[in-house]
Amino acid sequence: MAKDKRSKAPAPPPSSATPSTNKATPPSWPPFKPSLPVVELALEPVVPDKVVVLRSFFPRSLCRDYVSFLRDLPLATTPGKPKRGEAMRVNDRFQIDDASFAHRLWTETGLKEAVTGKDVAHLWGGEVVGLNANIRIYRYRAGQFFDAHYDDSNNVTVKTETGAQLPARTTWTLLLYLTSSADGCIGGETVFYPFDRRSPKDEVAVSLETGMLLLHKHGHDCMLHEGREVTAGEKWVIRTDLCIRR
Ligand SMILES: O=C(O)CCC(=O)C(=O)O
Ligand SMILES: [Fe+2]
Repeated sequence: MAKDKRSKAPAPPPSSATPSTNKATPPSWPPFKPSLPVVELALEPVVPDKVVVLRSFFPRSLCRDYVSFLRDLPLATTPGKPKRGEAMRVNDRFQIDDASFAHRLWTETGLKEAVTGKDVAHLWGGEVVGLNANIRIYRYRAGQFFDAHYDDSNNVTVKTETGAQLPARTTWTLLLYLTSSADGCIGGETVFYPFDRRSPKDEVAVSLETGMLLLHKHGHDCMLHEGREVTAGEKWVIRTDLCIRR
């Protein structure tokens, strides 16, 4: 795919669109129990400087609690026909602006400490200040997928401990997998194409692992990537983004 015809991830719907979007009251997300992190979090490189994973970010029991909670949210199936220049995405999705949940994911999970360590702080493109309040929940059932695309970097504001709103910019995508083959989900790998073409010989396919967090660089040097089709069971994902001060 030519860079000038980059297929983008579909833009979030406007904030006034439906009750399941930005202005809605945030859900009462389950508590992080047992308290996190459950293991010492260590970033493992998958593609140097572009893709890293953190295993056991959520323990399996917490993933199960989340999936049963998320099931009752008003998920909306993506219409089949994408807008011009947008990637085809077929999944069920819920999206909300929830700065307080983003802040919990940042400060109550060990994530902040894991990504601000001296040995990895250079990866993010600036001073990391938190997570994007725009929280997206995806459910992919058999036959559903997210076609190859690039993720954009966006200007956002991040709420700090003191309640201040910091001007920030998203630089990496975060995907937290809540299910995997261990839960009966077959397929659904997140696949990266380092050379910007969908060539099986170059692909880097990350298999789902329950509770694993994947981070990948986005914006101008985002790799072409896709969420491969799920062929059985359900793939559940929580998506947000890492933000740097702007
Ligand atoms: O579900 C996946 O594996 C990929 C999701 C994705 O690419 C996105 O949210 O932009
Ligand atoms: Fe993406």
